[in-house]
Amino acid sequence: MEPKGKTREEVEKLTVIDTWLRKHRLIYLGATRHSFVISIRDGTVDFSGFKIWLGQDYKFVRAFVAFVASVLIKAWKESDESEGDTEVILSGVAALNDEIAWFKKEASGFGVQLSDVVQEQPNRDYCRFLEGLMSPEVEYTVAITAYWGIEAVYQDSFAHCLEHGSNTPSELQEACQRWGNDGFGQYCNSLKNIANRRLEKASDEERRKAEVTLLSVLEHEVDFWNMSHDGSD
Ligand SMILES: Cc1ncc(CO)c(N)n1
Repeated sequence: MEPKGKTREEVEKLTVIDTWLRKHRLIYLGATRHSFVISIRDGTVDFSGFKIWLGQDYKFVRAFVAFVASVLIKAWKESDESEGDTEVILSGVAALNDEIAWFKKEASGFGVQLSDVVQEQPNRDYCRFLEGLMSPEVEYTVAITAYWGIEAVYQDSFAHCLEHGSNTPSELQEACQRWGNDGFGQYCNSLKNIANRRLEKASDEERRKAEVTLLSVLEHEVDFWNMSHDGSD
């Protein structure tokens, strides 16, 4: 029974991020249920689109490593409870080391020459955006929220391709497992908990900045998927 005079939100004590996910649900779904992701899930994906994604994402991840390292520095500089945070972020850096090796192996399997990949404009724009977030002026709360958002989009998208009833081609199963596995889901959840802890005690101004940054992440993710699948078929 819900106590009188309380809204559902007050009873359920929604976290800041969950409130945003409700408020911006369609934008979030635009990034996590993009037509490219749906085409992987239903098995109609064009392999040439997948190869484009592979080459572009390899380039993206190289910039993303620098971004995650910058988040680690921000966590370390905070004198609050962020000691546990640095370990969580460090394990993310370690995972990216494996990820880069995986991209190289996967690219060679698909015949993609990574040294020939030219970064497309939406990818450049996304990396430029990450570079802005690496600035020491950007608060830890804002940066960790962005980090969670970037990982969560991939986790949610690729987990969708592994769900019961999906028809993902066997050649793409490994890619989907990489981000769609439960362990990575738990990792995203620890990032979400850190971000929520910081957001709960942040100023309105800082919280507003984090929300706007998360919306930019979602927009960049849609533009990124669009490079491989513009939805025209
Ligand atoms: C574009 C993009 N977003 C998120 C991730 C998550 O790691 C990635 N590898 N690439």
